Amino acid sequence: MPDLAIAAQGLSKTYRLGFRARKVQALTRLDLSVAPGSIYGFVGPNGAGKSTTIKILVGLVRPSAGCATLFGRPVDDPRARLAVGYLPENPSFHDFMRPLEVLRYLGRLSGLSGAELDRRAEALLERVGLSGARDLTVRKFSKGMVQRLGLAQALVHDPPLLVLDEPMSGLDPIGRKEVRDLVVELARQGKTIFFSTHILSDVETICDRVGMLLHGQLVREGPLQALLDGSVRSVELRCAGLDEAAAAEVRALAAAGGPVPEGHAFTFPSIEAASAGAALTLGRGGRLLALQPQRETLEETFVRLARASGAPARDALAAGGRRAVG
Ligand SMILES: Nc1ncnc2c1ncn2[C@@H]1O[C@H](COP(=O)(O)OP(=O)(O)OP(=O)(O)O)[C@@H](O)[C@H]1O
Repeated sequence: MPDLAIAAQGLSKTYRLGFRARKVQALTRLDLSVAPGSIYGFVGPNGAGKSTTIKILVGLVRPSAGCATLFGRPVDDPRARLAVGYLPENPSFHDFMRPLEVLRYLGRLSGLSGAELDRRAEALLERVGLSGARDLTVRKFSKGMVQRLGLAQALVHDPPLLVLDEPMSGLDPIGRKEVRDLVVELARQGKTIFFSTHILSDVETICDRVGMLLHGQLVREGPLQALLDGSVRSVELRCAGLDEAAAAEVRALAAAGGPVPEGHAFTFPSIEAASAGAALTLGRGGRLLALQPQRETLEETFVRLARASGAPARDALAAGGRRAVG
C-alpha cells in the first residue's frame, strides 16, 4: 500500500499561557489519514485547533503527545519538509520586495536556482493571477493579493503535498472561486491538498474528504459524500391519482402531507417510511411523481454536532470553542 500523504496518531497539544502558565488544551488525541491525491477539507470554528494541527504537520509546533508523518516520514525529517508546501493563516513577506523577488528568494531557500527557478517563479505568478502586479512591491498589495502570493510560494518547489491554512480567507467571491479551481487543478495533477477553512460551501464544492474539528477533537471524518448521504432529514413523496380515502391512509404513515395542485405531497421522516408510503401509494392505484430525500447540508451537520458538543450553537462556525483547562 502506498504511504499516506498525511498520517497522524494521537496528536495532542497543550499550550501554556501567560504568567501563571495556564494550560490551553488545543488538541486531544487527533488521528488523521489523508490519502495521496485527495483534497481534504479540515473544518472547524475559530479556536478549534486547525492551525495548531497544521503547524504540527509542517513542523512549526511540537505536539505534547502523538506523532505525524508525511509520505511515511516523520514531520521533522528534512525530506518530509521538502515534500510539503505551506500557506500560513496570515502570510507576510518582506514588503519592500516585488512578487518575483519573493518567489525567487523563497525558491532559493528550497534549494532551487538559475533558469529553472526563474521559469517557475514566472509561471506561478501567472497561475495565481498576479502577473499584472509584477512591478508593485508587496507593501502595495491587497489582502487578497498577499494570499495569492502565499499560494504561489507554497508551490514554488513543486511539492507533492500542500497544507493550506484558510486559503480562501480575505478573497472576494471571484478570488475564492479561482483558488478553488487552482486546488482542483493541482489535485488533478496528482498533488494532495489539505486545507483548513470555516467556509463550508468551499468544502462542499471541492473536497473529497472532510474532517470536522470541535474543541480540538475530530467529531466527524470521512468521504464528503458519506457525510452528506448519512444525513437524510426527511423524504418528500409527490404523487397523483389517489382518492381521499387512500390519501388519508398514506398520510397516516407520513409526518406531514396534503393535497397539492398535481395530486398529493407527503413528508416522511426516513427512507424506510417513505418506501412504505410509496408502496401503499402504488397499491392504491396512485402514480409516483417524485421521491426526493431532503439532505442535511454540511453546515447543518456541523451546527448540529456543535450544539451537541456544547459549543455556542448561535454561530458555531464563526464563534467556536476557545477552552482553557486548569
Ligand atoms: N501559541 C499559543 N499559545 C497559547 N494558546 C494558543 C496558542 N496558539 C493557539 N492557542 C490556543 O489553542 C486553541 C486552538 O487554536 P488554533 O489557532 O489552533 O485554532 P483554529 O481552529 O486554527 O482557530 P482560527 O480559525 O481562529 O485560526 C485556541 O484556544 C487558541 O487560543
